[in-house]
Amino acid sequence: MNYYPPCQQADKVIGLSPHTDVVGLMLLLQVSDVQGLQIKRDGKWFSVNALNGALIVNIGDTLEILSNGKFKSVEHRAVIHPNKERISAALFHYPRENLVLSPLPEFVKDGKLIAVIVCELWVGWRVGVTDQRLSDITVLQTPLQEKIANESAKMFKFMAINLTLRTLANSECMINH
Ligand SMILES: O=C(O)CCC(=O)C(=O)O
Ligand SMILES: [Fe+2]
Repeated sequence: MNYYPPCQQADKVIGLSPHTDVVGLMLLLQVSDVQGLQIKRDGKWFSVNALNGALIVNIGDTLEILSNGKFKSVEHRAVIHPNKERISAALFHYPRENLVLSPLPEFVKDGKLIAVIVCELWVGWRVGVTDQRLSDITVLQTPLQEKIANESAKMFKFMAINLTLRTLANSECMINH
């Protein structure tokens, strides 16, 4: 759940910084029907005006990798409303831990892969590093995959947190309220 308190200087703060989701799909419900989600396309931000009660379906990095870049992970952010609080419920569809994720063969033409990555490492790395793009991920060679999966399983214990409550507004705003 994401909670965005109102801020009178809403144009000076950001609710949630630009990022992509690491997941396959993300389903988003705006609980109080206050809009705030924006997506980036061709370098410009667009507001998503969802119908009341509608689920917004967002493609994440996992699907971008599986489709070898055909379905793009959508860069998005959340803005703050000047006088209404906003609550959104996000449901994330994570890949299995230890999975070595790579493009599905039917999407691979001329042998070019956009990424091969161990999910556990990648999710751990992405948490808190919200402004990175898939293109920053190193492409690993196939024979190394299993070794890396085994090593990373020893090194990292990724704990799935199903429900996190985050207070996302700018701290200055929170002082004012
Ligand atoms: O609250 C929103 O509109 C966006 C939430 C989001 O992008 C996220 O939780 O990853
Ligand atoms: Fe997101």
